[in-house]
Amino acid sequence: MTAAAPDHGPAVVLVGPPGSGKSTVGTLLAERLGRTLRDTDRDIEETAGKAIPEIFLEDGEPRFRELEAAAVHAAVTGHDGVVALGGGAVLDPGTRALLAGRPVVFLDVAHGEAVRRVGLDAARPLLAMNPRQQWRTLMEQRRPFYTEVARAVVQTADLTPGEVAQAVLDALELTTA
Ligand SMILES: Nc1ncnc2c1ncn2[C@@H]1O[C@H](COP(=O)(O)OP(=O)(O)O)[C@@H](O)[C@H]1O
Ligand SMILES: O=C(O)C1=C[C@@H](OP(=O)(O)O)[C@@H](O)[C@H](O)C1
Ligand SMILES: [Mg+2]
Repeated sequence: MTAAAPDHGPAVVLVGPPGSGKSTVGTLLAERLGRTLRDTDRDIEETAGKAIPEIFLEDGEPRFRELEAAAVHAAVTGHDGVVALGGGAVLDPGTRALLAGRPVVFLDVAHGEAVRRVGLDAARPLLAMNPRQQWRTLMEQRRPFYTEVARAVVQTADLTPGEVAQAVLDALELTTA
């Protein structure tokens, strides 16, 4: 007879803009909780068989968003670990409905700090042209969505990734493995 899987409760989900640290903190959080990480950007790349900049270039952003909505649904419903979303995942109304009532944390970050962290990163096609202005525009559009879906907000600008991971645990009142 096989042992029952441990009941961790639902997946812990990290949302926030590019550069807020979702992927980095998600890795640390999963380690501390003894759970696995799903980074939906990596899942999309695996499904598409190519990197995110290539998907945007060859298939367009609408196709990327379709793949993203499916990847988020699969990760959030089919997994009880930690899920790091891409910064634009909350644009999809179905994704916002899916996240309602779940343990979702918004990693917030100041504009200047985010641009310092990811401004010149070619792996993020939406920030490729004018990262300062593009980041500001996307955050203006998305902040209401991050706030809507999140159970808690963690301000990350003055914290190390490890400190952010601890703040997420504290905000959700989770204990480590
Ligand atoms: N709290 C932090 N302090 C300093 N640098 C950070 C912090 N969190 C993430 N970073 C750095 O910022 C960059 C983007 O982090 P990442 O986890 O990819 O963000 P996201 O997935 O939210 O876009 C990486 O180089 C990472 O090392
Ligand atoms: O903000 C966005 O729309 C995007 C953010 C990226 O993820 P990170 O938020 O992890 O950088 C990635 O999903 C893609 O480049 C689009
Ligand atoms: Mg990421």
